[in-house]
Amino acid sequence: MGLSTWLLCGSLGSGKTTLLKHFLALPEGRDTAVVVNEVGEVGIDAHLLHDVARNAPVTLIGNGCVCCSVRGSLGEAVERVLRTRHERGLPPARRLVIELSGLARPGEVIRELSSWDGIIAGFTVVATADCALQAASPAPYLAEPEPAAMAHVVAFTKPEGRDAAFREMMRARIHAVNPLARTIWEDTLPARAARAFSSAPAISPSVPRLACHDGAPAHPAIRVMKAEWPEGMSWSAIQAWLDATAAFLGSRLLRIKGFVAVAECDEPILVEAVGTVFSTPRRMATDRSLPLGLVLIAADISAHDLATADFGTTTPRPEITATWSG
Ligand SMILES: Nc1nc2c(ncn2[C@@H]2O[C@H](COP(=O)(O)OP(=O)(O)OP(=O)(O)O)[C@@H](O)[C@H]2O)c(=O)[nH]1
Repeated sequence: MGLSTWLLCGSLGSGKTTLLKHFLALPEGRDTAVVVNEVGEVGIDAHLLHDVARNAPVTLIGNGCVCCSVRGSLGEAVERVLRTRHERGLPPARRLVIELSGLARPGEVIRELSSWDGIIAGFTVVATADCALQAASPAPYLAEPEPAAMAHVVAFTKPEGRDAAFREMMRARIHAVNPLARTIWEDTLPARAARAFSSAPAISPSVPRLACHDGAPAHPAIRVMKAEWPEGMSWSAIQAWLDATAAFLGSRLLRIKGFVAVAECDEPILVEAVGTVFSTPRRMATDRSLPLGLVLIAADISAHDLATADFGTTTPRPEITATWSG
């Protein structure tokens, strides 16, 4: 069985290391291999984690962000941490957590490790969302939104002293940049950590709350859109559009998830991407009642500009609509 892998991201100082430290201290945190990517070479976070990881190794990739200046070293670091566990006589790791520097892009990490298919069972992106940072921000939308916009799971950190109204405001702000994310609000760090790294969310036909406006204004930079094709479109046409869109948007593409009905088979196909890195498309059980259409989250482009962008190809396009007003 492969290693379930969590990519832990979040803005600088948002509480990533603290969350992971509390997870490693839990019984269920045992059997976790940890790789930390820090921008500096000092390795402060790695040292903090060593303290709680008991005899388990924590590997540091320093001196840069894992997806640019230290490209190539991630695979080595994962190998090293697994090997060291073995050499120390520890049981094989059941999960891997990679704490990313504030600069790293989870999609690039998934790309880097994609050749490890068979060793790594699947990725879950967990983002920390700092309540203190939000409380201090005068803007009515999520500050530093990109980690949350790419995440499967968002854990609220530093929630002390915040009331239920603040919690709902935070949830609404997260959903305004990522209606796909599962949010975790727990008052204590152990409970928050346990939920953040609990079993990966199964790929489920959950219906994202599209076109619903639950209290937060649209984010000025992050757009949540829906792409829908007419019945009978071929998978190759849809795939060509996805490839062209990923190439066109580059790092502005944050997340895609949804179901498409295709001419070639009866079952809807699940399409999912973090950044520009797509998971293998999956046929869902024969259930035509799944909500069709892709949720596409991107930075710095409107639905209209994406719908009319010149990709330089004749690929058929879906209808693209903004799902949040503003
Ligand atoms: N009150 C409170 N403080 C927290 C919480 N989580 C983290 N902190 C504090 O926030 C500061 C930053 O936490 P870290 O865990 O180092 O944050 P980080 O995201 O790993 O930081 P970088 O790696 O520098 O980006 C530390 O002083 C923590 O003690 C929390 O839930 N509540």
